[in-house]
Amino acid sequence: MTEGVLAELRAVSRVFALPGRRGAGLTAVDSVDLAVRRGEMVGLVGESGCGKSTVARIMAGVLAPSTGTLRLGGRDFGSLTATEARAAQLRVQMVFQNPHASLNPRFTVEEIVGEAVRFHRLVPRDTLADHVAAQLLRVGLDPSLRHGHPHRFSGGQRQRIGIARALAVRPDVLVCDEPVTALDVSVRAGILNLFLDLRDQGELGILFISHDLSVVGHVCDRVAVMYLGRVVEEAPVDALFDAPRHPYTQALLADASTPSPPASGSERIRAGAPALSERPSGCRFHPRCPAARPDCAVREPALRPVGPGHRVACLLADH
Ligand SMILES: Nc1ncnc2c1ncn2[C@@H]1O[C@H](COP(=O)(O)OP(=O)(O)OP(=O)(O)O)[C@@H](O)[C@H]1O
Repeated sequence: MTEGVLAELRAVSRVFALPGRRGAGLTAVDSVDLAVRRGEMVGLVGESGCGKSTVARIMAGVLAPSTGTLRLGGRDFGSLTATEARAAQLRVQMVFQNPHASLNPRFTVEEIVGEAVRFHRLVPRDTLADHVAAQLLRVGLDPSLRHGHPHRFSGGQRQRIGIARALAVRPDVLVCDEPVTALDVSVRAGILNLFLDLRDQGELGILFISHDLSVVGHVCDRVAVMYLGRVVEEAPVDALFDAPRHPYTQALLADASTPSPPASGSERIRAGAPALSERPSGCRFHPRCPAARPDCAVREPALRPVGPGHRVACLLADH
């Protein structure tokens, strides 16, 4: 189904060269299909190093896939002219984990939020200040703050400035890479609610990347779970939480629901994750899988439908 699809990865892989090992490469993203539709928030979860940020950068058109295609607005990004590609890139904006590092301290909020708008001449020059003020209001900030510099603001306010900057160019898609991870727990809910409001306004599609399945469960409509470069399960959020089919998703969920201490379960899972460069044969999760059978070490499972909008890559789910 391609209806309403704003951005889509089709069979996308990305290989990075390994320093000092000529010819050898690290497959950070392996045959990933992922679509973001208007009015939905799609979660992408997985442990550190599984390829989430690489997917983010490919979807934003700032990193080329090694194979496969990025489609933006229904067109193959790789086939666009340079001018068309620049316009298409503007339609996908990134929101980063660390709002402190991503805002230039020498600029005022107005300059930061208006910079790309001014550079690309997206609004008449004499309406730029109003345009910036409108974006600040949209993210819950007082427009009078626009003359300040980012260091004067709290982490939550800085993240709102980063979101205002992304919204200012009127994107179709926001790619948010761990957007609340660096924030105090006390301000996270406010930022998550802002994303929900933006989603509910129905103009945008949002890719929401997090290592934290419980955060994703609160805000996303659909979730893709990555493991060592592959999507191993994708489902509407209720189906994923109520009836996860992949043992890795089940482990993440068990981990997320461990009441206390919260870090211990995560450490347990993290400790077992092999490096991407040491990818196991067959199903890449089999060495850690409590349900693995002998053929799991040999056969790599394809992502198969198991329910409405629900796909899983597990040999055990075939039965
Ligand atoms: N530019 C690059 N050159 C070489 N290797 C890279 C590059 N970018 C990412 N990688 C490698 O690709 C793999 C996936 O990285 P990526 O940042 O996409 O994962 P991630 O799931 O976002 O992790 P994290 O949550 O820690 O950010 C890692 O092994 C990383 O070291």
